[in-house]
Amino acid sequence: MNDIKERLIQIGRPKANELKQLIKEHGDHVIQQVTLGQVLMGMKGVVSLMTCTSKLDPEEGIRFRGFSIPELRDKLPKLNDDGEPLPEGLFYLMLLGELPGKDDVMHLRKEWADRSQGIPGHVFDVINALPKSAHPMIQFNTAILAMSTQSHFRKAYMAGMDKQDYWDPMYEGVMDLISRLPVIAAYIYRRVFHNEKYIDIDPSLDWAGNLAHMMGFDSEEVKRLMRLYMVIHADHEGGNVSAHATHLVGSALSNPYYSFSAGMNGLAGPLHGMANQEVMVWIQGMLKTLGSEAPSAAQVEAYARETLSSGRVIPGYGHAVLRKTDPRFTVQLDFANKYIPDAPLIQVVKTIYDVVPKVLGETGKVKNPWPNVDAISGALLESYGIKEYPVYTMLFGVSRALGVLSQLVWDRIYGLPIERPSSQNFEWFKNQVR
Ligand SMILES: CC(=O)SCCNC(=O)CCNC(=O)[C@H](O)C(C)(C)COP(=O)(O)OP(=O)(O)OC[C@H]1O[C@@H](n2cnc3c(N)ncnc32)[C@H](O)[C@@H]1OP(=O)(O)O
Ligand SMILES: O=C([O-])CC(=O)C(=O)O
Repeated sequence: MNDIKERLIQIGRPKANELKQLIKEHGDHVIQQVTLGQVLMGMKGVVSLMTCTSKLDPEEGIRFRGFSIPELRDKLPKLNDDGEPLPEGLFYLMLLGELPGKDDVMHLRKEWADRSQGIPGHVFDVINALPKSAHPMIQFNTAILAMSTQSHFRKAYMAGMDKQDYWDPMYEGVMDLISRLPVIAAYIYRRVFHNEKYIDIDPSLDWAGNLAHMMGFDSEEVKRLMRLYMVIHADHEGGNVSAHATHLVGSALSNPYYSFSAGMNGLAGPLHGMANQEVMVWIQGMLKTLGSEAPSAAQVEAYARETLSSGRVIPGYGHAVLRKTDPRFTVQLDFANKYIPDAPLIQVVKTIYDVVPKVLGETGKVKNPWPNVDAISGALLESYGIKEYPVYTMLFGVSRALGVLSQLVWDRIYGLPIERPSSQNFEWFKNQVR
């Protein structure tokens, strides 16, 4: 079935009614006890959001609508048998909860290519008004906000739309926004790093393939990497900073551009998405300090200890939820082992993987000493010729749109209310234990 919107509300309406009924009948049901430590240490483990697109297991990693990454690589449609799944298919799965057929994915590919053509000129003027030295995430997010002049949601709201129909203009905005992000990201990349030599979209290509193409990479190898990158970064349940911020701002009925922009501001933090750039800065700093392109395990260990003793984190390691090696790290390592087994940077990443978990474990405080997605993604991009670290978080952001924006459509289908938890001062917390 190609009419996603029709299918979406066919599935969504009964679920929204079911949710209302659940709250009405069981709203007082106690689901969890919350400790003082949880609240004051980042609310870890406090179930306080409803997210249907994906779920993170501390041991096993992410599942998108129940499917692990290896399962997705097997089941989602690809352009050819030895390729990577198309991100269009993952979006379809996250939005509808159903595996797409190849036709569904090709239809979405075409729809996004069509929608991507409509970016208003002022968006590029706004980007061009920024200095090229502005970090790509500043330029990216400014462009996202500038695109909100076209918000279907805002127009419909101002026109007095019935609130049970909000999901419809939200869906339209989400589809526009997702289709346009690769154009914006590639424009910023070419502006900053390729002398403003822009490359037009090729409407015959898929969403991720087009991103590679517009960035100036036309080989099948880079397109394959981009499809993998766009799939694995797409979602990580609802509590991570980018997803949570998008959802929170959306709960005020802010349009999808405002909401996604909030998420991207969070992704730009070094403890979240910006860690992929930080990892490369850390690795390059280490190679320079050690004067070697292939440092030994003992050298890497000493460098890691030095990082810790100077009060800094080792980027790419640790996680707020995961307690094992991130499967997104593993799939990228497998990809590198298959296609570029001799790439020098991948050898460095492997040496780091051999020693850093032990060093972090010895601190006795790091809850997860294992690598996360960011520990290898930059080394992979650089090995394929995308060498400009400041764009790595922006590429993450393009992918993250798939998950957080499909959830935003569901937030409006469910009619979720404004989010407004309670806060207390320090005295209040002390009084709880007196
Ligand atoms: C896509 C993503 O967002 S994945 C995460 C990307 N971020 C990074 O890779 C940055 C490095 N990692 C970190 O800073 C952390 O592990 C985070 C932010 C990911 C998780 O933070 P938390 O849930 O607070 O981790 P945790 O409970 O294990 O922290 C306990 C202590 O260990 C420290 N710690 C955790 N990870 C690391 C690390 N990689 N290097 C050094 N110290 C670390 C914390 O800073 C904290 O120290 P403190 O008690 O002195 O404040
Ligand atoms: O889950 C988290 O907190 C961080 C993360 O890995 C992501 O958002 O991809």
